[in-house]
Amino acid sequence: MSHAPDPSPYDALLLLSFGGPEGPDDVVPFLVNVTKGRGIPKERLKEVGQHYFLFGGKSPINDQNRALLDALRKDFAEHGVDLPVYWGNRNWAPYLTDVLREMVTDGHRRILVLTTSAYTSYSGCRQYRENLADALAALEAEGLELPRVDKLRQYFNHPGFVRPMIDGVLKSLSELPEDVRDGAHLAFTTHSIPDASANTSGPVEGHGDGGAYVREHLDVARLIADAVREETGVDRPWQLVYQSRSGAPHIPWLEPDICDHLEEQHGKGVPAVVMVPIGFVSDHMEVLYDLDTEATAKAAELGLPVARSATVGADPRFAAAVRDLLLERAAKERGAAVTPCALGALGASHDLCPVGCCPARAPRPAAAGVDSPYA
Ligand SMILES: CC1=C(CCC(=O)O)c2cc3nc(cc4[nH]c(cc5[nH]c(cc1n2)c(C)c5CCC(=O)O)c(CCC(=O)O)c4C)C(CCC(=O)O)=C3C
Ligand SMILES: [Fe+2]
Repeated sequence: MSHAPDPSPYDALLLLSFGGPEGPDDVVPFLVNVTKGRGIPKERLKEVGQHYFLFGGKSPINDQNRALLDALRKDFAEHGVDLPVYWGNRNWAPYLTDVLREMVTDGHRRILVLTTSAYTSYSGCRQYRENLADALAALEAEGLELPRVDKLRQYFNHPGFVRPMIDGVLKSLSELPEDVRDGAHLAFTTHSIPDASANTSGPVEGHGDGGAYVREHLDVARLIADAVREETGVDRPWQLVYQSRSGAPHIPWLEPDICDHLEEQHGKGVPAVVMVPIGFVSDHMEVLYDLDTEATAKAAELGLPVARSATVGADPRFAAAVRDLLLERAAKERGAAVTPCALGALGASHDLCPVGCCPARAPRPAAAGVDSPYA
């Protein structure tokens, strides 16, 4: 008798990510792709281009996705999950439309999508769904028979996402000078987004006050802070702060910025800070530049000891979490009873985004939601 886990009805998994430049010639066209119609000031684009050039014009994100792809394939093989895994990006090669075309011509009809974005927001969820709808429309125009595309739920509170970050904070604390270790504060960081996007993130009934985006981050931050307190026996103050703000200065975005926060903490006599980038799945450019370069330089200038803890990246526990999430969804699609796995106070996120969830400024078709034009 076989007990192989059953991924049916799905016949393939697509790892869908942001994408990033692979060399100096890619930087400007990549930024053009990312900011198409997004109203980002020219000055900000020049500045962000410099962040990439500082690292040879190469973002680490593509290699991190290749490592995650390997980790997923290894985990699936070891656990008897027979499901091919593909990889595509929204903003750089391998482009989503090309990979989806390849999946269709390979014969895949029921595709499940994992995004490298754990939380609920327009940028972190609906924008991926809009790009999926665009890719499906392009394939339809080519006369291809469209597959059915579903998206895995947001996984911010899955233990396979949270636990590696708890270990990361413990490791960072151990790297701080011993005399400041117990007094260190924890600064949980995530991408700043416009207040208006935060307030309308998630299902309509939870809009206002930072919406699902802020609530989810606060829940993860609290889970990690509680676990670190239990593990170390030291109750460290913590706060959720933001990084990587773009957009026009007169439009309000979530605050405080990590650099302002470090200055304020230093002013209050806090002896050290651990920066915990809970908003990101891997150590991509936002982490390498905004935290490891800019915020770390700010701390050095202040004379404030800081450490930056690891993101999940290709941690085998994260790969196992993806397996758990996909088997959970597959079972639901087959009509089987499943208990979704989630830590914290919020419960598992929805499988299908309801109408009005993380609305776009200008409404556009989005795949894998209740009101999607494609099943
Ligand atoms: C919530 C969020 C995530 C986390 C969820 C997820 O991971 O998806 C994320 C990830 C990422 N953001 C990335 C890069 C960029 N994001 C930009 C611009 C923006 N991001 C926003 C939000 C988010 N971004 C927003 C509201 C804007 C303003 C423009 C707009 O409203 O759309 C810009 C334009 C220049 C600038 O203004 O910074 C760039 C270059 C990379 C690649 C890094 C690499 O190359 O290693 C990654 C993983
Ligand atoms: Fe971004």
